[in-house]
Amino acid sequence: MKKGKTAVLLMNVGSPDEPTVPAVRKYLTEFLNDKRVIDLPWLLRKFLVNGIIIPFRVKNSTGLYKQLWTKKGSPLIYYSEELKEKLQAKLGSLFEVFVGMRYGNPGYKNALSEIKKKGFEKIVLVPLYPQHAMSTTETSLIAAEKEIKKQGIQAEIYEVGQFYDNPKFVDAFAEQARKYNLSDFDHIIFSYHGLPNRQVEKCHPGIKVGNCSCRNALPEHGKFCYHATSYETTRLIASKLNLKKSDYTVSFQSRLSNNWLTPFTDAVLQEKLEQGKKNILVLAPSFVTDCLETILEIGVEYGEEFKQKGGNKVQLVESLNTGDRWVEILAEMVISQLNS
Ligand SMILES: C=CC1=C(C)c2cc3[nH]c(cc4nc(cc5[nH]c(cc1n2)c(C)c5CCC(=O)O)C(CCC(=O)O)=C4C)c(C)c3C=C
Ligand SMILES: [Fe+2]
Ligand SMILES: [Fe+2]
Repeated sequence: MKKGKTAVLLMNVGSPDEPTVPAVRKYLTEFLNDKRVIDLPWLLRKFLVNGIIIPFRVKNSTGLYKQLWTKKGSPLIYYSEELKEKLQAKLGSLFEVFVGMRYGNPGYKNALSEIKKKGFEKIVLVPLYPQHAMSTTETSLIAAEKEIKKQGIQAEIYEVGQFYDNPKFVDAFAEQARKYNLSDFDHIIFSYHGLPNRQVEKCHPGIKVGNCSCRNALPEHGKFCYHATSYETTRLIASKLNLKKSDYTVSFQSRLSNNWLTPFTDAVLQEKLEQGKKNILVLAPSFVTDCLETILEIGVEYGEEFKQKGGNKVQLVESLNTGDRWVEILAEMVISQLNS
């Protein structure tokens, strides 16, 4: 046992091993068969995911990953590896930082085996999601807890939860936006990864997404409601940027069906274009690392469609990635969890 030494496990969604059909199929199979991602009864999930969604999606997703891929591989993975190195340097020799993706490689199970082999007194689990959801923080923590039990790892476990309201996180995102001259843009969109309405309604049973109060203020039920915390994150960042309500819109992207949170980002872009707003700045504060959903979906797909329809520019604000402020915030979150 390394006396006094703490393992820090950074967790995120993960990417396929390579942009090929078999690798993307393997990744999507692991991802979408997670009952906290597709929260349907077992048989229905297997039928829908393996019989319909993956066969219909795999070719298109592979094409997207081919476009995204760089010499260093998938941005989500190489940014995470670089973040690990920077956080290691910040935390120093009493810590060892690991990356463990929920799906694909480098996976959380291997990271935990490594942690077990080396022996640590404490493990801090850090899911890299600002807003809690069953498909984000919850699935990461539960999967890691199960694996720790399965491998018989004897260590004190600490968990970093959602951090959308951490003032330093809010500041860091606002700072990223300030790299642009906000007055050059006609409108700002805060685009969040979507969720099925069904999953949001589990946070406010009996109240449909269309009738809930999540958009207006953080409600009683709201602390762990992704719908509500997405709007709250927006209000916090918008306030830092001194934005008026009319300057910005919240929207949701990356839907798998029409029964996901609305308004959809592409529909909002279309609406803004119709209002004559041709220069749009997009922040994506549900992602702390740029990935397929930001670089390609917002930066390329939405941007090209917007231009084709007569708009000028959709400018994506770069995420926190491996920035020094983000490394400092992570280090602080880890230390404060250990001291809690
Ligand atoms: C805020 C974080 C995320 C939430 C919430 C989330 C929910 C969610 N996602 C899917 C399905 C897919 N997501 C895909 C990619 C992807 N998702 C996130 C983050 C969240 N997902 C990230 C960071 C990424 C990018 C990974 C990368 O390699 O860069 C994909 C794969 C790509 C594709 O085929 O479109 C799928 C599929 C569901 C079903 C869901 C909640 C129910
Ligand atoms: Fe996703
Ligand atoms: Fe809601």
